[in-house]
Amino acid sequence: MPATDTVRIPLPDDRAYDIRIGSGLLDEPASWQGLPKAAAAVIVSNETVAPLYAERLRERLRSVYARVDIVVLPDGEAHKDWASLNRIFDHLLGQALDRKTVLFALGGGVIGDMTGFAAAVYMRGVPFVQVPTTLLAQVDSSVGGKTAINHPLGKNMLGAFYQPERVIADLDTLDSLPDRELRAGLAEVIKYGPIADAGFLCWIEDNLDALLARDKAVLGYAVRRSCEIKAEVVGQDEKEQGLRAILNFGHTIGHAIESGMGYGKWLHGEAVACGMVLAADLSRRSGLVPDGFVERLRALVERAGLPTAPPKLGIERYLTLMRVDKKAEAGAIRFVLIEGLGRAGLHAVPDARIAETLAAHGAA
Ligand SMILES: NC(=O)c1ccc[n+]([C@@H]2O[C@H](COP(=O)([O-])OP(=O)(O)OC[C@H]3O[C@@H](n4cnc5c(N)ncnc54)[C@H](O)[C@@H]3O)[C@@H](O)[C@H]2O)c1
Ligand SMILES: O=C(O)C(=O)C[C@@H](O)[C@H](O)[C@H](O)COP(=O)(O)O
Ligand SMILES: [Zn+2]
Repeated sequence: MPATDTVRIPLPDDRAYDIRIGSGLLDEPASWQGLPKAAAAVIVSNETVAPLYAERLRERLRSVYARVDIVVLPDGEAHKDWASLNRIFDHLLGQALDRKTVLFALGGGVIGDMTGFAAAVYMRGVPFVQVPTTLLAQVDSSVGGKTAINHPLGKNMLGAFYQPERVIADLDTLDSLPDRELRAGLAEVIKYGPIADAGFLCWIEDNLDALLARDKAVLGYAVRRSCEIKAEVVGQDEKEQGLRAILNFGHTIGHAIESGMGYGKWLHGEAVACGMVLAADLSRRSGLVPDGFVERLRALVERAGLPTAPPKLGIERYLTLMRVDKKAEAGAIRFVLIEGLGRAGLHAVPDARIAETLAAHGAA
């Protein structure tokens, strides 16, 4: 049996679950044992990932479920919407699948977020399992129970907190991931350093070349450590009443870039990477970190092949887009700022300071 790491998400009310991380997990029978019993399972995937992995997963699930269907959605962030969500419901209802049906999200964060949302609301809740196949989904989106679709005016605006039964992160699925997507995933890996673990930031700096070269052992450690940090945060604050907001570092501007440019133009990880550089600069302008930190993060993001300069949407447009950010309160835009290496918190930032940072980085 291949070596498998397990990270547990500690949650009350019997909702704790495991993230299993390793090579060969798709074909490992133990990955699929001990899940909720049901007459049917439905694999939700997209037109890129389904041809690569859906039949293999179906074969494995057939030893557990009498019936295993596959629903194939269009690929891309632009399809993280009601129309795609409805295709899942159309299948479930069209086939009269009951409230015990288990959904399997096979794909990246888009498929994971939509399948999770479908599971949260179909017949008021059916179980689901995350089978993340991008680096970004393995280190972040498959874990923690945030599910959503986008609205043209704002990212992830319609959704629910709903936890999966299990996460199976097969590192071998990353073999087929395009380089641009691998780099986008590294943005969320990098995020965990400044917000929670200065030692991990040093480790990423030291191992970035190996990560980019897809060294399996190094990727495996990055996935495990990222999931450990996320587990620790989500275990303390599942529904983002406070601490969990730190996982949103880089996302205030990042989400504005995604919706402002049109979903899919910038990848989520690319937008977050650029958003982290600007949020680091805001931290410096707020007197929380020295100049050196901003340059250190910028250099790492650049080495990862990720963007450090925002698109020129105009300052007013950025401010308008950020006013609907989920962290905004009473009209005040709030940012996750770095308060020292490995420490972050939520801060209301005056519009004028945000405008200064955006202008300094060429966003006007
Ligand atoms: N719920 C959360 O906590 C959370 C966290 C981070 C991001 N997200 C969301 O996740 C989404 C981004 O996820 P993503 O970066 O995985 O994007 P994605 O789901 O669009 O996947 C990226 C691309 O890679 C393809 N792909 C996936 N796996 C592949 C594989 N193994 N081989 C070849 N191609 C493959 C996909 O078809 C897609 O074209 C965004 O919508 C973001 O908002 C959610
Ligand atoms: O899990 C979280 O909490 C995060 O914020 C993780 C983010 O990487 C992720 O992009 C999340 O979907 C953003 O959440 P949102 O509440 O800002 O939509
Ligand atoms: Zn994110």
